[in-house]
Amino acid sequence: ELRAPPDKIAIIGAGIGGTSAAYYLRQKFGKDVKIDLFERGEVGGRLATMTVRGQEYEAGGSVIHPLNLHMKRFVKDLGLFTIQSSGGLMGVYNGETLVFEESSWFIINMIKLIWHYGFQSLRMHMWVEDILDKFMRIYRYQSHDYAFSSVEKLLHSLGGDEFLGMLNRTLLETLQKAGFSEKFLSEIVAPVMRVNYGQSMNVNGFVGAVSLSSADSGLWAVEGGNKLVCSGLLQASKSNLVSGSVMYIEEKTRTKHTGNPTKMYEVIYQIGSETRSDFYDIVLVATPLNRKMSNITFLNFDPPIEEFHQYYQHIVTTLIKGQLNSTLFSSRALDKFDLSTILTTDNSDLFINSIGIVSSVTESDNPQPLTDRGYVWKIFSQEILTKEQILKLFLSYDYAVKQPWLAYPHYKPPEKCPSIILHDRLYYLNGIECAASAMEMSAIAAHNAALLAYHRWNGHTDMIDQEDLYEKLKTEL
Ligand SMILES: Cc1cc2nc3c(=O)[nH]c(=O)nc-3n(C[C@H](O)[C@H](O)[C@H](O)COP(=O)(O)OP(=O)(O)OC[C@H]3O[C@@H](n4cnc5c(N)ncnc54)[C@H](O)[C@@H]3O)c2cc1C
Ligand SMILES: CC(C)=CCC/C(C)=C/CC/C(C)=C/CSC[C@H](N)C(=O)O
Repeated sequence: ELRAPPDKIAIIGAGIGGTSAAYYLRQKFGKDVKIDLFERGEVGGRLATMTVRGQEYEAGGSVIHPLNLHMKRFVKDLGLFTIQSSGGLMGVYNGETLVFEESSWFIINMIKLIWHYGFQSLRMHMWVEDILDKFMRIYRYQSHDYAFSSVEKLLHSLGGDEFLGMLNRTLLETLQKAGFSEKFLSEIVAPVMRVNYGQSMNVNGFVGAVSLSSADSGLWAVEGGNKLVCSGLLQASKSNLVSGSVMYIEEKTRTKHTGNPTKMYEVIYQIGSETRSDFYDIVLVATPLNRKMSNITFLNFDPPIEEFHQYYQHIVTTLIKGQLNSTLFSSRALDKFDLSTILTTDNSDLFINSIGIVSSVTESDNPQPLTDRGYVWKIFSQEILTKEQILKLFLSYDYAVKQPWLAYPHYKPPEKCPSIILHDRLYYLNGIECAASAMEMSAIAAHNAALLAYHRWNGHTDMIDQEDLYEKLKTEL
């Protein structure tokens, strides 16, 4: 039996988490509920583009795994198009020399990998596939409408104690225990962690596996920019965008049109210099809760809502159109240098995490040099690059743009994930980033929060935190 739907729902943050939450809430609660989506910056959040000479390039979340089924579904439902992220050849630089270089010949590549690392890259691939296989169970659970009240319970339902264990151990410990060599870890695994999460192998094992899955083939992006998914979901969900900054959330008793006193949440926000407020039945917070990133204060809650102190990793994306100084990495001159991505090992003397040629958001094939003066390169670094550093990397350049980010959590296992249920009808999505930050993780958290809010509103406790779902659903066709 269903209770009357809520009158009003607020979502704070119009990134992929907030906009997909709006989409799923609309599906569950129907057309009559009013959904307000608060955004103080741009729709898309950490999905954003930067412009170089009139062309747009992904500056934040850029690649999507072929098995990220929510993202795939959004693109299909919204009538968007995909482009393949063609990688080109990759090399690994240790500060002195290239310790590994891919070849364009598949067979030569295999021989090189086996020569350097035995069968460890194959074993690594199998380790990641096994985790991904279990991870994919979430789609089945969510398509049957099951929800979880904590990130730990969600992960446990997918991979049992193994997944929870991965949150509590570093990737390094996990892979050392599995028998991977120091050489393979420092020359292959550490560089992948640096390009994806700007961190070392001391991250938790789960985000390590997510990061390593980005080495799979078939990565893709959305034509026109990944942020189009967010604007598309906002429109499809028929939500109302409020371009303002939420400052406070407070629980208050209100008398509704029915005449009954009801507990509601007052959301107090600022538009320019004006402060306004509105009342909601349900509130979803879809932005990392810490002072630096969202600065939301919870007023007069009993018991009080804890302060969140998750430290987010500072990363800078720099786009440069220019001619690479290939001799910095190898003795070969530029016309003989065929690498399009250079990853780096964990060496504190290095001032970049990675550098690679990028395609614009409309280019479906291999990127082309914009003029005779070179490709557009994307560099990830911990700090803003100085002019001297740029001149070390490039023989010449004619354009550079930068975007600093508080990009993803600084992972430090054991991880204790923040609660999803902050209060009776107040939900938090970004706690899932403590396991791994990725577009698909935010979409999964959004679907889960929408289902959780719906079942708790209607008192469907049997749809929340069901144990042994995998076994139960196995028999259901
Ligand atoms: C450089 C970089 C590269 C990445 N690469 C990839 C990748 O290749 N693949 C991948 O899957 N993931 C990648 N990620 C991770 C991915 O981008 C994020 O996990 C995802 O976009 C997070 O989405 P979100 O909606 O949860 O949060 P956000 O995108 O951060 O959205 C939160 C929104 O809330 C708004 N907000 C905050 N506070 C308030 C307030 N008080 N009032 C109103 N609005 C507020 C913010 O302005 C923001 O728009 C990358 C991230 C970065 C930074
Ligand atoms: C959630 C699952 C199962 C898979 C996601 C795999 C994936 C695409 C991980 C990438 C995560 C990430 C934070 C990448 C950042 S850098 C991306 C890229 N190399 C770039 O150059 O922009």
